[in-house]
Amino acid sequence: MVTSDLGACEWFVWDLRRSGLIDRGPLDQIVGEFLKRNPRAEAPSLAEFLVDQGTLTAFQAERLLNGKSQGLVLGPYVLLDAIGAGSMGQVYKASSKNDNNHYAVKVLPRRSMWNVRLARRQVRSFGSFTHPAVVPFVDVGTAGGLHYLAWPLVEGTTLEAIIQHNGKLPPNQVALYGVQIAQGLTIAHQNNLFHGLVKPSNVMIGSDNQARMLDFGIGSLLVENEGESLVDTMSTANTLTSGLDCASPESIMEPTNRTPAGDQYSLGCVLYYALTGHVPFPEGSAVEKMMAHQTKEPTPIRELAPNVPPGLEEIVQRLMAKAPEGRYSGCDELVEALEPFLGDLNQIPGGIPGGSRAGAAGLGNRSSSHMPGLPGRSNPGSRITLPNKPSPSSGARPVPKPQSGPVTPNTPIPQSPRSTASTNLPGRASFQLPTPDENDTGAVAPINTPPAGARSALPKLPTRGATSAKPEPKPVKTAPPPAPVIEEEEAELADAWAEEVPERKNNTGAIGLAAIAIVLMIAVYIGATMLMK
Ligand SMILES: Nc1ncnc2c1ncn2[C@@H]1O[C@H](COP(=O)(O)OP(=O)(O)OP(=O)(O)O)[C@@H](O)[C@H]1O
Repeated sequence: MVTSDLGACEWFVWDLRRSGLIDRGPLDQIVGEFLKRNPRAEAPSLAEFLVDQGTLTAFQAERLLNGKSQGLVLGPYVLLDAIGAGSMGQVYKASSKNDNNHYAVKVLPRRSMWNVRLARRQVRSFGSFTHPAVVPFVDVGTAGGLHYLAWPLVEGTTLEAIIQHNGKLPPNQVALYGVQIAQGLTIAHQNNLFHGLVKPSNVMIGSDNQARMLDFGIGSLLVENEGESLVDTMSTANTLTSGLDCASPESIMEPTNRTPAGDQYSLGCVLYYALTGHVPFPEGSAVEKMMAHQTKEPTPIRELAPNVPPGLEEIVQRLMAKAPEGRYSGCDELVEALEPFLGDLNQIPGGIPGGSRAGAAGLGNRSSSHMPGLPGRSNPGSRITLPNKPSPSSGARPVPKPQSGPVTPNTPIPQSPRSTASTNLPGRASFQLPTPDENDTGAVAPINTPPAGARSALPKLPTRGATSAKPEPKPVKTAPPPAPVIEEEEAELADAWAEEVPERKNNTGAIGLAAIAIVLMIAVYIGATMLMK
């Protein structure tokens, strides 16, 4: 198709070609047919048509209509929608060209290829085991000047959202999630992996009532030495702040001190939150919370939730011991301690994985249960499918012990795309990875997340004949020579970064100083408290 045939849609079709979302042949065919029927159509009408017939998602169309054609394809991942923004960057629902499965892709600033190699080592560690509660870190790569991290996309609602919506949960339901998470942590710890950021927003509860830990793998990236870490200082500072409500005392004093024992403390805070509806130290500033984790005891659980059995409260207290030695010897011991509080599995609200009569806590399949009163986020086609468990007996069964070492997967996990990530771009053979740049501290999120309401439907599109959809007029081009386009893409992306991140870059030093000041204040506070005693 020649440029002159494109009429008022020319700029949009050019951007679409440059985005890498659709191969040129099929794109030209679809656009050609549309324009034959609607020769005077404007870009918004074409975009609407492409969304209606499933060629583009509403998210992609909106970005393209806003002149943002870059960053929609990262390595093998085609970004479909924005899921949300966290302390490190934006998270997108993406489809992989390698296996057509859906992934949650977190986009980070660029630092260096060397560091990506370190992170790839992390990814390999997740290949040696599977557990339903561990959403594995399956890929890391660099494309178009950006780093991305990938996990299988899981459906559900975060524990944080559930409790914000419904309030505290019944003790047996909390015990169920505790057992599931502790089982997942046991296997991860046995494989020399810790989570490092266990908190209610990182626990996703599926419609099968299975708890799944998100963001596994990031904690260990945060403990890499500064200068070697994939994660920039600003993101690290943001991540520490956002995890403060469940941060272990030792990780607050020394942010690189993240260990399996720290995961126990954080899990204790998560269970406290689920049982009472409050984080252990809800009051005060960030500094006061840091001090509280070091020196204070939270309000006793049974003051806030009298129905919690004393034994369950003692478990949470032990998990939240200030000194790591005061906690459990391992999460397997914790599983044993929690099991008696499951009670009758048939009575657990929302049911248990595997169904109320056949399943065992933490394993199995239950597709019909729903979190009561919760909207739940559904990602059709993206679930980690749980196999049906045999149902030999009725009633409750003991919770199965986690397996150590490589296990036979009881949860088929989408095939990791890691072997071909970043290099295998169908139809874009000349794409080059950016050159490593050790000095680039970068910042997050090159892509603007549309407001929540904008995700499910196209933004209000100007009517046919209107000319205001494109922010800036594009110069007329004659033909898209491939190599210069890629250079242009890189330059455009770099410009976008420069526009979006200067404030964050300038803040990095201030954040570092603030962190040092906070640690000094805590030390002075503890010293003064001890002197007074
Ligand atoms: N594997 C996944 N499957 C489905 N949704 C996910 C997955 N990983 C993250 N999300 C969702 O993406 C959104 C952003 O996640 P992210 O981890 O960046 O932020 P957060 O946990 O809310 O904050 P923080 O960065 O401070 O941990 C959240 O709503 C989270 O539930």
